[in-house]
Amino acid sequence: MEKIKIGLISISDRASKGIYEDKGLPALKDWLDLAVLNDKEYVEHLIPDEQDLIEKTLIELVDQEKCPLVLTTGGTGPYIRDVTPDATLAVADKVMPGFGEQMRQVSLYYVPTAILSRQVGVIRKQSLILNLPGRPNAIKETLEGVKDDNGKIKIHGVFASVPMCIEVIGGPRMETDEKIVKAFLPKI
Ligand SMILES: Nc1ncnc2c1ncn2[C@@H]1O[C@H](COP(=O)(O)OP(=O)(O)OP(=O)(O)O)[C@@H](O)[C@H]1O
Ligand SMILES: Nc1nc2c(c(=O)[nH]1)N[C@H]1C(S)=C(S)[C@@H](COP(=O)(O)O)O[C@H]1N2
Repeated sequence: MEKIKIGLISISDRASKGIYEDKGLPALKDWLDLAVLNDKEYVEHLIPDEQDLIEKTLIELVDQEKCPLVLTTGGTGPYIRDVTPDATLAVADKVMPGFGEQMRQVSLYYVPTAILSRQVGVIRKQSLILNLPGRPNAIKETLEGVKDDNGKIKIHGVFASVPMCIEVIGGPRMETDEKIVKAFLPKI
């Protein structure tokens, strides 16, 4: 299995100032450590809700670091300082609307305000960038989806589609733990 480099950006005014402890980066890594079986290298950033800085960080993770997958958390809502989707769209080559649509579907199962997230999924060069909401619990919820007590899928999480997307844009083959998320990948 190939090693995969994953870019992680926690976008929070207060966590980046040290007003509260950042729980975004640990939640992203905890989930990925369980779900993705490949060896992983994380490139991590904790930054405030500043559009220029978010764009610069996304470009660095894609163009210089060459991360096939970049996940952001935070800043997707309607507040004036929430600009993560705007920054993501500004650096996008292609918008992948299904990711945002499906994440809002999953989140609606958990919170009635899910539709307030403007989160997007995009492709830049050979990288997939996904915005996740800022609440640390939302990371597992949106990536993994909703299961019943027997583990049967009720609503697909978006990570089921991530390995295929990364493979078709020229990235490494990813393997997932099927107990966490079953990825849909054509056999080779
Ligand atoms: N990085 C983080 N670490 C811990 N908790 C967070 C983090 N980001 C968000 N949260 C929690 O989720 C809530 C909603 O996240 P949101 O991205 O809307 O933050 P916010 O209210 O804009 O504030 P800030 O940007 O200062 O985190 C926050 O109010 C906070 O309770
Ligand atoms: N899974 C999940 N999705 C969620 C939420 C949540 O708590 N869990 N909060 C919602 C709310 S209240 C808002 S305002 C938006 C935007 O959150 P963000 O600004 O933290 O990204 O995400 C929505 N999506």
